[in-house]
Amino acid sequence: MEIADWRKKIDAIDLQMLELLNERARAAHAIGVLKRGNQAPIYEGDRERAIFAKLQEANHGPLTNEDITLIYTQIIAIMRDLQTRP
Ligand SMILES: C=C(O[C@@H]1C=C(C(=O)O)C=C[C@H]1O)C(=O)O
Repeated sequence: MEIADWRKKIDAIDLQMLELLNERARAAHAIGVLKRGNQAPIYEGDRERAIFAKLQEANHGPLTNEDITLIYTQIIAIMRDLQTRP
């Protein structure tokens, strides 16, 4: 494939990822509404550690587990922030 073909593939993947990230954000926001209703803490370290462990176990590259951790650290931080919004 040529560069233009690979870029078309990346553009399509980006749109899929955008949809999935927003779907994840909607789920996290719904959890946030429930937590606020129960005065429960937004941050749940055990849950986050379980997500990282599960992703690292499922990861077969070419991204390294460190790459995945960097990406998900940002994603989860944004999800936590989203949970504080109305
Ligand atoms: C979404 C939640 O809230 C926070 C955000 C998480 C996430 O984005 O996966 C995980 C744990 C919490 O720190 C949750 O508790 O499940």
